[in-house]
Amino acid sequence: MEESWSKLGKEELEHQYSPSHWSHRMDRDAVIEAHVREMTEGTEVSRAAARTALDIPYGDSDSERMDLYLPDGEPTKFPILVYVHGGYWQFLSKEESGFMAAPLLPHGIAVMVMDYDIAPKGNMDLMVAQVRRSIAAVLRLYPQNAGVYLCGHSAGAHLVAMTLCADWMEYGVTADIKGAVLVSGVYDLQPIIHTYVNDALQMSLEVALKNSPVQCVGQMKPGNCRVVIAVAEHDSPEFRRQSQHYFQSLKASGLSVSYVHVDGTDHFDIIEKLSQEEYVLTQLILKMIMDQL
Ligand SMILES: N[C@@H](CC(=O)c1ccccc1NC=O)C(=O)O
Repeated sequence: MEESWSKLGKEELEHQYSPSHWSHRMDRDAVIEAHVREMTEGTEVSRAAARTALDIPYGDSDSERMDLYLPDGEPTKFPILVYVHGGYWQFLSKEESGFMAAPLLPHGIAVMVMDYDIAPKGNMDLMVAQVRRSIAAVLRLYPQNAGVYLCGHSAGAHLVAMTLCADWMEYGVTADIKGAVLVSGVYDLQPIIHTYVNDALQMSLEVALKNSPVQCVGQMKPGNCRVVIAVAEHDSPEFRRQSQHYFQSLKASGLSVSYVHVDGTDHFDIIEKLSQEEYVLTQLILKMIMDQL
């Protein structure tokens, strides 16, 4: 079947896959600058508020490290939210990605954020494997946990979606993921090949297909995992189409999935606001976790 994105010219496709072009708050450079600043400041707040264990290795490479934000109280029996940062698989790191921990910690929830090798150092196969390995590592570290939940933004939502179809036998753990919140993600990598985003990634069609969540829905087991797919009002039509399409595929497979359209947000503040307790997606994550305790 010919896909709708394939009818777009290169210029329009690149516009659709440039999230900063669609913000109604600020111009292109300013929205990205503000995004990094907001997340950095939020991460500083979390680090000041939490017991932290920073730079814990989850693999042999220097960059395979994770940060843990730990609640007070009983040492290990907490639910764990794993956050996977975005940045088009080529920007950002865990250093500015702990901003959602501050409002979750008082509810007894631990947060784990990992680094993965962004492009051009890392490639797609490696990033997918690293995110999965970091989750296996946190499970080994806290076998008494009260449930593991995943949240990812943009490219991070893609990496979380790829984690949902992992064969955990390969990673030596049984990972019973209880929930996943996918925010403004990319679930089909094929159009990305034809944009500037692939300059650093250098993905082949084969790699893009193998690492596309829409191609892996059949491998997902309809277990206990609740999936939420969230998209911003001011995400581009292509981003919204991707979320809607992935949502429909999961639903058709009998998975427990819901779709949330976050009014008044764009690709960037849809996730930045997780630093605020009263924000709709923070409340959604809290409810998802508290309902299953
Ligand atoms: N060229 C992209 C850049 C971008 O998406 C981005 C850049 C820096 C940090 C995060 C980014 N994207 C979101 O997760 C854009 O137009 O927004």
